[in-house]
Amino acid sequence: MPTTLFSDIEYLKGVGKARGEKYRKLGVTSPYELIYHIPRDYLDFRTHVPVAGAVLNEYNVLKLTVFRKMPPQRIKGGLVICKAAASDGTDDILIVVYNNVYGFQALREGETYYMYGKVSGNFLRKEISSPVYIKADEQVLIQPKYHLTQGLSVNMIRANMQQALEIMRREPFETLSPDILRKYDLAPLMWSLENIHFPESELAAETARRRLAFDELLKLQIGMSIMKSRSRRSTAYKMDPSVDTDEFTKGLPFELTDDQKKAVDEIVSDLCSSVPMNRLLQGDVGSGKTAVAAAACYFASKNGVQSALMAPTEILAVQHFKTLSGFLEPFGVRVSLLTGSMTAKKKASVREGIEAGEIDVVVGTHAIIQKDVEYRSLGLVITDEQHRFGVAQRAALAEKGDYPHKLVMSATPIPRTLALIIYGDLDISAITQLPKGRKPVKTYAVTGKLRSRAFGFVRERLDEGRQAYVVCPMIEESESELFAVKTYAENAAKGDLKGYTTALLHGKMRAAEKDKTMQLFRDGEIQVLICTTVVEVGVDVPNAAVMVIENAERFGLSQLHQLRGRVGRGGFESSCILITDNTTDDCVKRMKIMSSTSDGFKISEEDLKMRGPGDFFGNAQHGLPPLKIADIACNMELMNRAQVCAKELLEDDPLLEKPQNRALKMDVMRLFSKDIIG
Ligand SMILES: Nc1ncnc2c1ncn2[C@@H]1O[C@H](COP(=O)(O)OP(=O)(O)OP(=O)(O)O)[C@@H](O)[C@H]1O
Repeated sequence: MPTTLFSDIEYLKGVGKARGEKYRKLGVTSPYELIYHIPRDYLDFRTHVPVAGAVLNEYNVLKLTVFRKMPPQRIKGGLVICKAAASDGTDDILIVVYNNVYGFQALREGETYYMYGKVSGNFLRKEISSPVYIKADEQVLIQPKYHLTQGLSVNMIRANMQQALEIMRREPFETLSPDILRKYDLAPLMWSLENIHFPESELAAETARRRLAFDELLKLQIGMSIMKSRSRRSTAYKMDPSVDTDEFTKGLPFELTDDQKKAVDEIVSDLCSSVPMNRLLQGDVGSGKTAVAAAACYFASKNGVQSALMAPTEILAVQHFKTLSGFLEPFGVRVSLLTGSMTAKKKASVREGIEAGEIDVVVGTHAIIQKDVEYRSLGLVITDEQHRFGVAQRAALAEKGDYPHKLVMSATPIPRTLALIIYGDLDISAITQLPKGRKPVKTYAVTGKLRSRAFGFVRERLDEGRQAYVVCPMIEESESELFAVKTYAENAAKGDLKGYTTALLHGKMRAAEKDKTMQLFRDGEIQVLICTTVVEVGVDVPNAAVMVIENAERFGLSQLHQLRGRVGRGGFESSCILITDNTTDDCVKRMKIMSSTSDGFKISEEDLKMRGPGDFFGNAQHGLPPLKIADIACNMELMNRAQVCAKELLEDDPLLEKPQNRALKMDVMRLFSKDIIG
């Protein structure tokens, strides 16, 4: 049987079992996937330097003539080393190739090559190890760089790539119509795949990448839209629009902002439709998402339907429970907490209440989606910080109701374009205004030298009756870091914060202990909470008006913004002091951004620019296929075009059933799991 694009990669000539395993490590299981193993960058052999001028211990491009090849040497551990002497007239150099006799054999004495590799040695004796090379008379002097794994070299990949492309050339396919190619100024698919791997020129490589990035974004958009329309085909509990939320909103201790009102209206209108709601409630830190969620729960309960709110941590679940019961119980809405750390007896009694329909709103961690929790009439599911949950958890929760309406709250301000990708299957309600009377948190970045002055400032605020957080990074949650945080807290209690009540809060504490500490802080019994990032998301203590962040360089911009959002939640003038001794450009820039703006969206855009979308997009938690080619931070324009194109395509052919869209549909299905789209 001839090898096809979707045969096992092992069947490509010269691959076999062992190399096949190596390919699998790279996520490549078929010739098709090999073709989509896109170069991460290119090597430009035109940038060669003389051997005499090579930078030692760095990668260099050299133009070398091989003048003597030595026989391969076998050393212990089965390793084979091949060596050859070469020169470019400015100096001699030894070429050393490990475990690649085949690649070495291709080198010819007397022949000149461009070679790229790490140069080491000293001015007397230099060597270049396992270089990538091409003949000096090659027409094209740019070559792809691939993600590699041990035992799989660029040259091997290139040889196998030629074969894979050859298979594709037999039956080349194109996923986009000539009209679309023309309209969006895109190169044909086959040409792009050839030129991304074997570019005719720099421009060709760029043109190819643009086409493939467009494809990837387009497929993502299409997959997402199809998922969205599929979820809309199911039916959810249709609530009664005549139920009024005014009584509830008027009973709140504050007036909702216009954005909050708008969000409540949008949610209520979704709930009154039999199409399941799929909405993201996005708002900057402290913008009042919980009140909006409470209004939704109120509306559901007055319709006789249960709601479940799932938080990522116990601390947050407890807090949401307190807030929601404070808001809702005066109206006869029954709210219960269900978390893993509750006693078995308590859990059982809450579960019974849920089953009997005696509980209207359940707040908890993932315990509320465990198999043994049976809802009587679950109609609304709210998740806080969706991207902290695994997809499986979200799916399990959704299965609890027939087709519950879903609301996702996110406090991570994500630039709109990115939100559309990560949450592309959701409608978005955004709260951009902060409640009236909020003052922006004044942020200062200082070095450790000013620590005692900073604490002088903290003491002044404490003396005025305010409370404070001191955040110490604990990235690894390791014993040694824990020790450091504990020691820090002890020293502070004896030193800078002597005479004030302080307490330590970290992720390794038992849930009950954490809860107790948080409660004491909320009640004002503790003046300073020395904590790790357990307070990062959602903690709401309006009297806390100052925060000190130690080793601020260890946090990303968005995380700093989240942390800082724990203060400035009441009407008090609030401050955040970032302490760092790090003077790298990157850190200085981050500190400057933090001190100059309090706009979460701006900050997350900067974050995206500085760190790339990896953090938002790189992990699989949100359950979307990873982007391999398109770089969203730089490809915003392309992203917008892909969005428009996806919309046009689906308007014309909602499920991509027309013959001209078949190849595209197959491609989308390959990117997403078949059951989502199929
Ligand atoms: N319209 C409003 N006017 C005044 N205060 C409000 C208003 N809405 C909410 N608040 C108060 O603002 C604080 C922050 O609200 P909430 O905890 O809901 O914010 P959030 O959006 O969930 O923030 P985070 O993402 O940081 O958790 C709370 O103390 C809440 O009572």
